[in-house]
Amino acid sequence: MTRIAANLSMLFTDAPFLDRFDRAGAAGFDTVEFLFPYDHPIDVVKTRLDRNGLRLSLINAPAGDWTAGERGFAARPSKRAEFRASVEQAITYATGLGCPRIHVMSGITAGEPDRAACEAVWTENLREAADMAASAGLFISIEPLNSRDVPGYFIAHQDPTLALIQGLDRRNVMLQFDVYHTQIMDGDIIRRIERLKGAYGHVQIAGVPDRHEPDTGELNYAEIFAAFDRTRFDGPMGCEYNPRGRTEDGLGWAAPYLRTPA
Ligand SMILES: O=C(O)C(=O)[C@H](O)CO
Ligand SMILES: [Mg+2]
Repeated sequence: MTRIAANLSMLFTDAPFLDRFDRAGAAGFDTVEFLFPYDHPIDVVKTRLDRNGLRLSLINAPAGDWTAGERGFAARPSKRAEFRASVEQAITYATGLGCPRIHVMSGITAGEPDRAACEAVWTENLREAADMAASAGLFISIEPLNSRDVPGYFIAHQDPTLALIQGLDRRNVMLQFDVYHTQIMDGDIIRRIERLKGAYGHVQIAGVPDRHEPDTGELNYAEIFAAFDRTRFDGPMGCEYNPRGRTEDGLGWAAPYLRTPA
């Protein structure tokens, strides 16, 4: 059964962050995800979730100076201390907010030592993060990002990323299958959904190439949802797109997956 979640870092962005929970609830979402809640105390965010009857499916660990282009630390030998601190903070928030999964970003590795050194530090960091998360009963999500939007990011393709994850030997680290990035870098979406069944723990969606609503662009989301259904994937897929206009006005495609207002 297809389930969706509102990504509050990209939807309803005409409202301040905390007010986006109310907008998502009113629009009929029962689940949300977002990147960085860290400017707000846990209890304040929790109140917004609870008063709208919302579950939280994913947060990102702090990823550095976002506006300056930082995208996490896991593969950056020069940022070991920042990495550990970011995972600790994310675990505190995920636990307090009842969120099962943390997206840990790998970082832009241009400017770091050679690839082998980055891989070695990524592996050490992720094993440590996985063990910390496992003690709290949490999953870690690892997402390749397309190199058109995020040049120099450590991981850009699904298969090599899965190989890295398998090398960790940690059961609570899984792929994040963002259909938008995957279509740009790898394609063959339906077969890939089937072949990678069981390897991804979180899915995100958007139209390609413009990253608008999934009802525009080169992908057929009816077929993609059916493929995820066949694999028995039942997690809420994050709607991680830039709405063409007001978020609510573009939710026609999502009507079958939203709660009807009380
Ligand atoms: O950009 C994405 O697709 C993500 O999911 C990240 O969390 C932010 O880069
Ligand atoms: Mg994504």
